[in-house]
Amino acid sequence: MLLILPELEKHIPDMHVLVTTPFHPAYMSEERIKKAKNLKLLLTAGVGSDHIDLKAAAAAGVTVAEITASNVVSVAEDELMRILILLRNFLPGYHQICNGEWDVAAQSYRAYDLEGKTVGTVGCGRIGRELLKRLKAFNCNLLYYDKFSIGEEFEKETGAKWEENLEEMLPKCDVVVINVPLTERTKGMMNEDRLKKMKKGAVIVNNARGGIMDRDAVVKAIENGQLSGYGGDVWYPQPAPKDHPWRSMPYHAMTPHVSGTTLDAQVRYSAGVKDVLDKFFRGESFPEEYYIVKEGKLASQYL
Ligand SMILES: NC(=O)C1=CN([C@@H]2O[C@H](COP(=O)(O)OP(=O)(O)OC[C@H]3O[C@@H](n4cnc5c(N)ncnc54)[C@H](O)[C@@H]3O)[C@@H](O)[C@H]2O)C=CC1
Repeated sequence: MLLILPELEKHIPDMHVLVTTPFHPAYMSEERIKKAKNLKLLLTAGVGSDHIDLKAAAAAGVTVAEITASNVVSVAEDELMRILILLRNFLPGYHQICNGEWDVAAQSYRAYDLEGKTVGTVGCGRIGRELLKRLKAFNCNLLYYDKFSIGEEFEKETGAKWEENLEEMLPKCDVVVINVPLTERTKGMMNEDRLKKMKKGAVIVNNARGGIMDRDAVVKAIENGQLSGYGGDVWYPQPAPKDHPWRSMPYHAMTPHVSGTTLDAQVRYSAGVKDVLDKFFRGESFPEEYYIVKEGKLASQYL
């Protein structure tokens, strides 16, 4: 992907439409947007447009859209998987088998059931709600922190309770899942102070964006036992350098940025990209929820 960059620089001034995947932070920077005098549309093939300077796009009159909801089920399923991998301490057992070993105690001394645990999602939009629906079957206590309520009906359906104050939710949770976009407000949101407020030995799953976490505070919390696990697929920066400390810290369940890229999701977002491009070239508007910047205004989740 990085090889594309020099070519992109060359073509920026002529470009009318640019389709990107959610990529390296600051990919479509203010500087690039200013150079793109003909640019009309920045389209994200997936969900999450933090790699674009949205204010600069709004100021330049560029429309930003994404294929909203195309991979939210894929991400929610992955989050559920990572919660179980961390709580059950699955990976050490897997490595034992690969290494020809057999030691039940070495895995089970840190293994817990999910049932009865308190799980809180930080952000409860499309992915957060898909996760809550799935967690209901596990008989957990469900909490969510968001700017907006999910509504009485959905609260009743899932049993989830709204926490309007993040500081008050964190100490209650055995598992915290990050499901907010990366914005000016959420950047570095999970800092050392907030990690210290969490229940000792809790786990975090973050498939949202790496920049929401304080990288080194996570490593410290894992090393001193404040967190007993950290899992996810998003990093800062991306691709993660070889010496990124999350690669080598203990008790992690990290992968490259894959959770929203199942073959099913790829079918959905590539069809969405085709549909949006067809509409754009016919001069038609897109489904309202696809707009991240429209006529100079940012979508509510990015405010
Ligand atoms: N790892 C992957 O492959 C993928 C990651 N993602 C990430 O997940 C994020 C969430 O996706 P969706 O659930 O579809 O988005 P969404 O827009 O449906 O939900 C985001 C929620 O976060 C809330 N929120 C935003 N800022 C907040 C703040 N400061 N405090 C409290 N709540 C806040 C919004 O009110 C909204 O309910 C995306 O922005 C993207 O970064 C999305 C898809 C794939």
